[in-house]
Amino acid sequence: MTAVTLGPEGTYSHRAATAIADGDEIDFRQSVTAIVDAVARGEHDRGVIPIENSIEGSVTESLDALAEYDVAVVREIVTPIRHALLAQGPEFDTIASHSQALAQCRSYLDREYPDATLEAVASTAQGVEFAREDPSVAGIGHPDNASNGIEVLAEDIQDQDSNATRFFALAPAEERSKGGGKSTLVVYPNANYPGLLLELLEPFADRDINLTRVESRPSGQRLGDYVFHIDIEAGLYEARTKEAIEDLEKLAEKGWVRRLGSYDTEHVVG
Ligand SMILES: O=C(O)C(=O)C[C@]1(C(=O)O)C=C[C@@H](O)C=C1
Repeated sequence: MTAVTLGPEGTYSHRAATAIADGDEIDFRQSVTAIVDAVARGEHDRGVIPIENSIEGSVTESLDALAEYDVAVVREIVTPIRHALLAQGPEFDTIASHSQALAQCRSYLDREYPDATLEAVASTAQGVEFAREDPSVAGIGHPDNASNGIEVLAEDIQDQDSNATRFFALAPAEERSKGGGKSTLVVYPNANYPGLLLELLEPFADRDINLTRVESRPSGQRLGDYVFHIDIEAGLYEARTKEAIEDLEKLAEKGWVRRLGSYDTEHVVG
């Protein structure tokens, strides 16, 4: 088995991938879309991408890639995110990190470094790489990235102690599973009328299926046109889920419903 995730080595996605990859070979890409593309093409058996953070919310590039490519979600990984400030020394004027990490540390950065230039880069580990090359740059990332001239200047700088991110482990579409305690659906109704969202959610409420997340993303077709990402606490194998999805498909007859798969959740520490 080979897995692919966000690089370079040392990202939180890499740490999540290591937790499920059982010592498998891990390859890296510079963006979430490139990871999903690699799995859809069958270049790798597994891909690990961030989905949602407890402070900053959805990783929108991930949601959009899941609506665009045909892949399966086979596992959910939830892990605490504890950020450190890393640099060659205290004299820097730029702080580089993933946009999610910069946002998760907003209060700390406003308070401690109000004059620093914040630079969004491809990943947290990429920001630390820049800091390693340039003393005027600091990175925000996992403290284990401190080595080869980089030190930890501050730890636990995220705005909330409970900071956590959900990741999805992806597999090629043929490996989609119906077994698992949670399922993810993507719905494009290709319609817009009063009460549409209410109607889309009723099939689940009527069958006592708990929703754990509903997120709307612009379809990209026209303003006000949305794709809905729905996570439910039920497996695709269950009769009630099958019936709810049949109702959903009728409501979305001008668009489409994609079942990304059923899966279980793994909580990984650090
Ligand atoms: O840059 C990284 O280290 C990542 O794995 C990406 C990512 C994200 O996109 O949310 C993952 C976890 C943290 O929330 C911060 C950044």
